[in-house]
Amino acid sequence: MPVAEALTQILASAPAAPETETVYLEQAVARVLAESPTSPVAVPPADNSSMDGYAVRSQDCQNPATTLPISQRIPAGSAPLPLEPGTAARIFTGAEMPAGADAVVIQENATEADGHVAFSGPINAGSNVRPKGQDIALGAEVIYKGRRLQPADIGLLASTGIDSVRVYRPIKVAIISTGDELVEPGSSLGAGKIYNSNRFVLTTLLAKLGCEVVNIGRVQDDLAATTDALERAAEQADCILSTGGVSVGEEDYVKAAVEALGALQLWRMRIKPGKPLAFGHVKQIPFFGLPGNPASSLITFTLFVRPFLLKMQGAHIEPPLRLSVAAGFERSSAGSREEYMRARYENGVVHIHQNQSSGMLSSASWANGLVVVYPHQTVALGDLVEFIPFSELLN
Ligand SMILES: Nc1nc2c(c(=O)[nH]1)N[C@H]1C(S)=C(S)[C@@H](COP(=O)(O)OP(=O)(O)OC[C@H]3O[C@@H](n4cnc5c(N)ncnc54)[C@H](O)[C@@H]3O)O[C@H]1N2
Ligand code: MOO
Repeated sequence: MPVAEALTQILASAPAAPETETVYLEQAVARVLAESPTSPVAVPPADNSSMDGYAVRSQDCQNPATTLPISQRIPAGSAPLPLEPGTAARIFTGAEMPAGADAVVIQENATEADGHVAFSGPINAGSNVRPKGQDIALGAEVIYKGRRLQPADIGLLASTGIDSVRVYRPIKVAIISTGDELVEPGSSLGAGKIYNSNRFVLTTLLAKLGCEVVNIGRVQDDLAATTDALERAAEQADCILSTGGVSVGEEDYVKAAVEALGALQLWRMRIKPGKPLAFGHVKQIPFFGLPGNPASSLITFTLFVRPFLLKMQGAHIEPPLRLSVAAGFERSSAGSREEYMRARYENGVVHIHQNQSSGMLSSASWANGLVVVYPHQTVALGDLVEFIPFSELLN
């Protein structure tokens, strides 16, 4: 199945968002808003000066050589008196404008002496004034429900005086590592064994998405053990991920185990790497069978699992940004699968890693994104190709 079609089908079966909880802003980063908060104040709450200088009524300064007496001094944080007509107020950046004043003359264009100030240059109404409500109007929606809160969003909420928000509770995601060859880091490698790296990639990706990880552990290549692990995962988690065992070999038990406990909805995508990706349900709990090859599981996670988990958490999802960049590589033979190549964009050109083996993680560690090459597409040096920065996929 083509990638876009598979993604549409997978996203369509995401369950409804979980329950909600209230958290303080300090804990709200990367959480998904379950409400659309409105602002209890205007931001800024009053007109204020954007510069250090003198607040005036612009109509008092129409004369090119105006000199005005200084009637008050307004530091930031103080409450100003209304500005007496025919006078100026000494004012500082961020200080509230006195009623009646409509402009600020920056101090570089003013000369102060004996309690009076003289101005050079024209003075226009509104200059150097930040109007009340310029950032957020009173009662306006501050941020939309479904937003995954970013640092600026949290600051925006704080600027309205809001100190806590309603967000969706974190979802639990179970990880099952299949394979008789796997050994956990920290123990010694026996003959025929390799270290389990996929679990660490997935745990890290899940932490970034704000999910709680339930580590089911390593499962032998055996139908009963795989079925048992899936059952345990379904009891404890909102979504299940497994790695390995989804290909066509007789030692690949994942698909049969899923079918025994639920249903397999999709299997095999027109994608490289990651062709054997499986999606289905285990006792109503959504399930992804990621391919065992480390690059395949990383890439299929970012393209399919990540948006699914974000949707499950109530997030409004946007497709990852795809940049059009000049290829620093050539590809003369076209493939039949959509390829996501580990690539590095630097100085306006994107290079692909020479070794795109799906068994290699070093190329993913070197890369700062993925180049997408479509079926039947060839690439000549300098052609524009699609590039998805990892900042779009690994956050
Ligand atoms: N005859 C065919 N063989 C294979 C096909 C095919 O179509 N016909 N597809 C290949 C493709 S493409 C992929 S991708 C792999 C996926 O296979 P599985 O998902 O069944 O994964 P395994 O066979 O269990 O493992 C593949 C590879 O990855 C290593 N691995 C597994 N788990 C981990 C882990 N947690 N950490 C690190 N490395 C892991 C495993 O040792 C294998 O080397 O199948 C191809 N075969
Ligand atoms: O499709 Mo597999 O993921 O290349 O190695």
